[in-house]
Amino acid sequence: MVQSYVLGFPRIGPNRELKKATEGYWNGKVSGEQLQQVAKDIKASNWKLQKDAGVDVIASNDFSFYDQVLDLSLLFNVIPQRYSKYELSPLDTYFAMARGLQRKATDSAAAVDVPALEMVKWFDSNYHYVRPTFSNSTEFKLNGQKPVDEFLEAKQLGVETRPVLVGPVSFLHLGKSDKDSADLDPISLLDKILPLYAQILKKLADAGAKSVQFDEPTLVLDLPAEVQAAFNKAYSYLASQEGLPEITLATYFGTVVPNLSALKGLPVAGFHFDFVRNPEQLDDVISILNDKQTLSVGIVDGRNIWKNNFTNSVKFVESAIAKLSSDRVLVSTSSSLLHTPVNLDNETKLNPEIKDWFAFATQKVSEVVNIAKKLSGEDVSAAFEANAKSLNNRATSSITNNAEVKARVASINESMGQRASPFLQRIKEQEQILKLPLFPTTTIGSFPQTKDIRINRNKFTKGTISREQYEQFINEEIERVIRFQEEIDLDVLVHGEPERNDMVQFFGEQLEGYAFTVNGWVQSYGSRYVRPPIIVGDLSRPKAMSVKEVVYAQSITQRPVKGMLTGPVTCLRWSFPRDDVDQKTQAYQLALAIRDEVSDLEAAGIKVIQVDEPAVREGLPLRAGQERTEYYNWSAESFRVATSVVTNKTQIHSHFCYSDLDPNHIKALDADVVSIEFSKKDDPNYILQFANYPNHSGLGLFDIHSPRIPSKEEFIQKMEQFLKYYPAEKFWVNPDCGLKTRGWEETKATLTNMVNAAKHFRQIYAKK
Ligand code: MET
Ligand SMILES: [Zn+2]
Repeated sequence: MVQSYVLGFPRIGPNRELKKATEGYWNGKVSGEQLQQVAKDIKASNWKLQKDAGVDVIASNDFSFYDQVLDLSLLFNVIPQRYSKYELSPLDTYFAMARGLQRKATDSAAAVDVPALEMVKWFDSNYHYVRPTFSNSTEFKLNGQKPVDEFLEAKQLGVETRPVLVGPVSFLHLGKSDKDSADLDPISLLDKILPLYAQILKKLADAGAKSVQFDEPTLVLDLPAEVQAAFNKAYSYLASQEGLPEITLATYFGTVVPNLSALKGLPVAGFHFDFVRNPEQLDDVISILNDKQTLSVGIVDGRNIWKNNFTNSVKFVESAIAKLSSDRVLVSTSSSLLHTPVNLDNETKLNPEIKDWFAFATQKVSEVVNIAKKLSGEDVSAAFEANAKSLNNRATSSITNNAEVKARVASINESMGQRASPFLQRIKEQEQILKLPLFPTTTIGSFPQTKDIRINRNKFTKGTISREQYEQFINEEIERVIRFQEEIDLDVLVHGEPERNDMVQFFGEQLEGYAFTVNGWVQSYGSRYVRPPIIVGDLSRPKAMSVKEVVYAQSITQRPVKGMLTGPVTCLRWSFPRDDVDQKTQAYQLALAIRDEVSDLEAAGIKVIQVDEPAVREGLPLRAGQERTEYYNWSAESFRVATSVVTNKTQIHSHFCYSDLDPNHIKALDADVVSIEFSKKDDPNYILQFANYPNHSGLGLFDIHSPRIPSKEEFIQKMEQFLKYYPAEKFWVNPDCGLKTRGWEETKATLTNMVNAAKHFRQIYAKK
């Protein structure tokens, strides 16, 4: 018999129950118990769903209030002293680490003021994790027993589960040293952390767990020798401890072949690999198994929404069975289903023709079961026939093909990706028009998306207010944002993006070739979920998408207003892409659509146009090599194709956030001004790479993910720090991302402090 195995299920709830409860807890409207109850219900229904579907191996501890890496930091007491000193409850400490906390003193409690830990993207996904931050003073110890509690919760419901934990090597390697311990290499802490893993495993064994899943996704990265060596050490240690559950070591999102020697001989019960991404690694990984170890074949895509190809999957798994026998092979999702929306059945508005091509998490669970059943000799012919029919319908549909778009992409030439003159010429022409002061201040685009905005957007979508009423409302909102920016004296204004539900969806909805869900939410970080649009066919722009609002904003102010667009790579990365056309082609199709929009904005008199590419980094292939080099080239070129249509006089901005960006990648885009996430970057070498780049940069000065308000002095300090390495002449002053998730009050206070800090330096530099 071939078993079915699901590595993890979305934790947000079918109707975003977790978001509402978590945000309610933060606002003080939901109690700790109520929040726990919501979590319990979500977990219970996820387990039941999988059990009812017939999944053999079901995960637990895949639930998290923020992210599973942060859960482990809390569990192992990797809590920097700046958080622990407040002696908050474990849950509040956890949220303080995730999002910072600023709280006035009360009669019973002292004031709290602490920024969030660094948050970074989880491999090449748009999910984020909070970086474990280690210090020489970290006192490793078990703090609670979340994995055990969740295992028991499931057990009480009659569901035997396999707890999932991030493995020791990945936990350390994904972390970093804290400021007070600069020389500390996290991997050197292996000896200290392994006993804790053993302790929690022991508790799991005592609770009745027979097996656990250890996620070691760092195995798909290029690893330094000491990290490679750590695997053997870690897993040999755990194998030497008596009475622990069996370990399945899981990797995903890439090939492990370059790190095969680190895996070979590891004393674990089995492995899981991602064969959606890298089917070609099958023979190599089989070659390192001993004669008992199991192989979990990740064949149902945990990162996309397309129906699985049953026939191909069965053939593929059969080739593994031929070498290993069926009782050593499991059929599984390629990764946790965390990255897919919960349930396709909730989609009431999708064109039925298109809907038939998709599978969300709930459907994927059944796919895994069906493939496993087929391989176990059960009769699932109805499911297989339906699957074949859907795939055939998609392949032959007219929706997927547009000859005109294909021809235009084929005609892209080098000059379309080049500005008329080099930067130093362009900037002179731009400065004559813009006449900005030193330390120009700006924001990244969005302003708080208030309840009022969401209510009106909903009314408009539902048809309870007319288009005129809605546009009137949006214009009033724009006017408010413009006046606000004038009042606090920002230099380059934005219209605030009130008309946009999401920076990709907004454009996607206006392009041909996209499909949208009403409930296809996927967690991005914490309580922030996104609803990625789905690229189903060749992409084109029937008409202007963003000009009206920006032109209106520009018409009511003397100051320059930036036109705001989302770049081709970000549109691609934050959509579910097609799997029948390569990503490069999809990016160029998007680039041409955006190019037309840029051109329309310029023609309408907009002098500054920002094309955001926050996702350009996450698309980077995880390993160095040819694929990565190619990605650098096509991602940069698609941005340049999108933007190079303008004259020298129009200033092109771009924006990047939350990622370790390679400065050379940014430079290849040749934007006139780039704003970069810098609020938590203290590495002078990184800053110097931009200092040596002629184009101007805004080094994001505060963390928009946190409600915390930095003071003017804090801004001054930070700018002083940057000014040691970064020249004043090219220094833009801005937040590190858009403000849509923030409230007005904190936005006003923070931006005022930021502008005043810029003015402080203007005075100083005027005297120099
Ligand atoms: C994630 S990047 C966001 C950029 C966008 N212009 C905004 O301000 O929201
Ligand atoms: Zn951003």
